[in-house]
Amino acid sequence: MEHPQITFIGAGNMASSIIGGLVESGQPADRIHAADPFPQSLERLREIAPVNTYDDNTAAVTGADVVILAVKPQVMADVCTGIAEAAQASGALVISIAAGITIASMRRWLGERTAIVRCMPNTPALLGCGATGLYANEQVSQQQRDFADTILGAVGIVRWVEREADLDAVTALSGSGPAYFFLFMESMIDAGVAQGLDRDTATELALQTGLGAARMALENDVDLVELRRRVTSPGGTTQAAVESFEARGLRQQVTDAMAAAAARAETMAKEMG
Ligand SMILES: NC(=O)C1=CN([C@@H]2O[C@H](COP(=O)(O)OP(=O)(O)OC[C@H]3O[C@@H](n4cnc5c(N)ncnc54)[C@H](O)[C@@H]3O)[C@@H](O)[C@H]2O)C=CC1
Ligand SMILES: O=C(O)[C@@H]1CCC=N1
Repeated sequence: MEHPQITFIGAGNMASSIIGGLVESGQPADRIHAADPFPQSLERLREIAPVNTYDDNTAAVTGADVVILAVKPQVMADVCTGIAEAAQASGALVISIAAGITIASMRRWLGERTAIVRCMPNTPALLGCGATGLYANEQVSQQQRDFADTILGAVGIVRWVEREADLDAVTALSGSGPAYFFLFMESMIDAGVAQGLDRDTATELALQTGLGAARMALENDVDLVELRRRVTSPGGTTQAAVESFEARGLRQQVTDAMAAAAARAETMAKEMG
């Protein structure tokens, strides 16, 4: 099967970015379906591509090869129980992008034999620059794995993990990660302003530095330590800054912050299961 019938339940930010990427990568819009109770969400989606839209989840799921659950975790139980019968009848692969909803919970709501891929994308998917971790349960066939790979691969890189628990680490790293870089850039801008730069100049320099550093790390065959060494003249300004970061425990702060994120993902799974 070249192009599966793909249904999105929830037509918000993440769904629209994935749909945009899919259409751009050659998935025909008439084989994409999306359901959302809010007409504005569906209208925004139709501005991206002429996909089929529904105000009824069950109608959208009927006949689907792949169902992507792109709703908030809080409504996941209701959404899953509502579509369970139609998803079973279609033998669809169900892909969830919701944070903290386990496969065990989804199997309970959708039926024990449902093929499920649980994944964690991130917001740069909006620009086709996302990073997604995925995990498949035993019911998922190779063809269904390929579907999931292609769908999430339309908006960035994809990495499969061997254990579902690894998705908590993925959430802590790349799911929440964009916010860490935003926070770091916010801090750099504030510090630049405190040293006398105007805010626009500080902002432009900080953002371009973030972009340049990420591109150097991605596009060079050189590891991060070496790239850092090349900026750091002995006894110079960078060394002074890096020693200040190290002395104040930047690495430990990152370790602690990511542990807090992963622990929260685990707690959310218990609260919402
Ligand atoms: N924002 C982020 O960084 C990331 C978010 N996610 C996950 O993506 C999922 C979606 O997030 P967003 O797209 O940012 O949210 P959003 O709020 O933009 O979209 C959710 C959509 O679901 C619709 N909806 C609500 N109840 C519904 C129902 N009963 N049936 C069908 N549709 C319904 C809403 O009208 C809305 O359009 C969430 O589960 C979130 O955890 C995953 C990775 C990263
Ligand atoms: O903050 C959250 O809970 C979600 C999951 C990863 C990014 N946003």
